[in-house]
Amino acid sequence: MIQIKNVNKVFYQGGRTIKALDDINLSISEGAIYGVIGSSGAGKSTLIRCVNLLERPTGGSVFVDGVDLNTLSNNELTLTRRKIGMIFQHFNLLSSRNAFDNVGLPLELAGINKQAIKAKVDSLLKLVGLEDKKDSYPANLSGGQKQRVAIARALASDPKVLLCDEATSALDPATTQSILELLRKINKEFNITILLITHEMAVVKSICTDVAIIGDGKLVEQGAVGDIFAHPKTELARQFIRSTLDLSIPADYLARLSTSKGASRHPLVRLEFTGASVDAPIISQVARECNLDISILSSNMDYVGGIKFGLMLAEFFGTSEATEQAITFLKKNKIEVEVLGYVA
Ligand SMILES: Nc1ncnc2c1ncn2[C@@H]1O[C@H](COP(=O)(O)OP(=O)(O)OP(=O)(O)O)[C@@H](O)[C@H]1O
Repeated sequence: MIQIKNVNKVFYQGGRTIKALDDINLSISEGAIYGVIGSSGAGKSTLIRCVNLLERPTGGSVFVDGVDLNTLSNNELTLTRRKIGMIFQHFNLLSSRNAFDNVGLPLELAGINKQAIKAKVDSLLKLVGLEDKKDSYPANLSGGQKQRVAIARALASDPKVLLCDEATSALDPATTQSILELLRKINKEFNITILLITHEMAVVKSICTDVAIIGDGKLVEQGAVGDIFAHPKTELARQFIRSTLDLSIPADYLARLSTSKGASRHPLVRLEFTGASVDAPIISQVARECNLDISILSSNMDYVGGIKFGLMLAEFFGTSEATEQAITFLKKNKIEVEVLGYVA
């Protein structure tokens, strides 16, 4: 549905050259919910804006539904853009129009008659669960409700593609989940291909079928979400996966943590499980085989696409030989091991 081919984007600012996108290639299938994740300044917004030519690439091409957008005249581009809806972090609603009139705006601009607009807007407000808010102005709506109005407006022209630019970043976690649910429903019911950009791996985990990771304007990794969680190839991918797992060292342990070994100290170890880790009762096996006691301090395991992954903090009680043996055993079973320090 969307092909991004060798796309480059260079900005020139005050004599400086900024390479925002560096030879990006992506292919997004019809019906996918495709996430692009990256840190601040990675080039996410620039990339998504290239997909409807709000930003013109410096080089390369963007095809949507088989059409090379660069070859279109201004009129043709306006018509094609109707098939590409977009929603934004800050909703971009018109404050002078109520919810009904915000949703109806694209239809008015397309010259649709009033009766047809009413039928369409009523059905869209019902779809997003806001029938009772049609007369409300944006100032009187919550963030989640504003995003629902923006989604209804984006759907007014029956798009084939919906672009979501950090659409949940201004929302609290519960509202984020309800908006993601709505996007999933739209994707299923209308087979709309969704391209979303985010800096939160939790959003990708929750809704996306595929993901691309970008850093410094370059495509670092891409694939099915389950595969990326199972076999992250780069440190950047690992960092994003870790960010979905909240596992910090408790303050009292941190205060007692030392970098030096000692007769009365034992190691505090962080274990990282990925899809490559052997799916066996490894913790009890390593304790038995290496003659070691293990005390689990905290653990955060999760599933994505049937893949188990997660982090665990544990203390190892045993001789230093037993500890070395255990670390070797765990690594052999594809568990990443890091000794964070030693606690008394
Ligand atoms: N209009 C512009 N003029 C000059 N530089 C720009 C322009 N737009 C973006 N940039 C630069 O391009 C790079 C990528 O910016 P972009 O906004 O695409 O990143 P991002 O990943 O969306 O970041 P964020 O999550 O902070 O919005 C940054 O270095 C940014 O400063």
